[in-house]
Amino acid sequence: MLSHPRLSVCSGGVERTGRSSALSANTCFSSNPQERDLRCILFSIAMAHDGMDNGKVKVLNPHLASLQEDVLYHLGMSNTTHDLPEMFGDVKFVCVGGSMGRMKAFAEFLRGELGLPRDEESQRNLCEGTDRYAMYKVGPVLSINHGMGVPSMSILLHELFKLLYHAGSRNVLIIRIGTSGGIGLEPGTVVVSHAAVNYKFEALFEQPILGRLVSRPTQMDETLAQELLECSKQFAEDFPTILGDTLCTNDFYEGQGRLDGAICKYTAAEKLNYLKHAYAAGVRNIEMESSVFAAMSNECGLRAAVVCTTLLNRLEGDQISSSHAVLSDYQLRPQRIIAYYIKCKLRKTQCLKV
Ligand SMILES: O=P(O)(O)O[C@@H]1C[C@H](O)[C@@H](CO)O1
Ligand SMILES: O=c1cc[nH]c(=O)[nH]1
Repeated sequence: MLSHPRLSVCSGGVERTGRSSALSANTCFSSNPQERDLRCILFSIAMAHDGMDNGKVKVLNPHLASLQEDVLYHLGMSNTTHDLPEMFGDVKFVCVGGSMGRMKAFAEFLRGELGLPRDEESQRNLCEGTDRYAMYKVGPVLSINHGMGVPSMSILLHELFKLLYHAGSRNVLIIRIGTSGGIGLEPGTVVVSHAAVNYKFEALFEQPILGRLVSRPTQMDETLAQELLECSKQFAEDFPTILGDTLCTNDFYEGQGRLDGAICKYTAAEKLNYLKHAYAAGVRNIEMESSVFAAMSNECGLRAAVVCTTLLNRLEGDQISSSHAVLSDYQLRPQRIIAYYIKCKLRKTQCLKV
């Protein structure tokens, strides 16, 4: 058996010790076999992913050490008012998406897929002290909304990564489950991002900090993207999934070359020319959060993926006019792939090469 200061042995697996960690020997001996099984399997995943820094979520900020209390203002929590290790120490997967409704629905969908009980805990919004974001926890999975655009995503990630850091979470994967506009794709095609690119099709996120423009790389985790593509084959009869670059913009209208905003001073030909250049550069879809998502996850040591459905083909139009039923089906597609992936990782189902 393994011997490590932070490990202890439990029946059917090895668990991380710690007073308040949810991956504790106590829960490992839980009378609920489903829960015990899940928690013990999680440890093997953690071991498999462990890198040189033991897979810990990092913060790159020496000033945090001098804070008496770290208030996660937009999440409605702090590291003194909440027992973050107890609440989040076992988190292994974080799924984010724009709207509160989608992420609540995803939590419920995943709970069913994992065969976990429909208890109060899995339905509780953990950000109940604020209405900025909503967060649900299903076993080792967090489902959180990030709002629209880079600033909203960036605020969430600063506070979420500090939350995971305070909780001592390890080997955490983060996946954005989103919607986007496709380029040259049948609507409903799912795109797993290879990289997030800026308006010049460079894999960089640029942020002005103290009067200077700071550039950070926005490549996605290659292995994770391949694993997700492999999982998508399960659904190949229902919808296509491809790998491509994702253009991240700061606006839905002019920023994405739409002709239907309140302001538009370019021609339809200029729009098409830009989108065709994007396609030639490898871009397959357009959305509004992937660049900061990739840049910040890379910095803080989380493996990251972006999986977005495409709601329309931007070479053919700008308005999203499909029926509610069609759009709901499109939105569910990335969720199906991610739920399957998580099940594979928790060994709840037989999977190909994953
Ligand atoms: O994840 P969602 O569907 O919220 O993301 C995309 C990008 C923008 O935030 C939004 C624009 O409709 O949809
Ligand atoms: O065209 C689209 C559709 C969804 N989200 C976007 O950012 N753009």
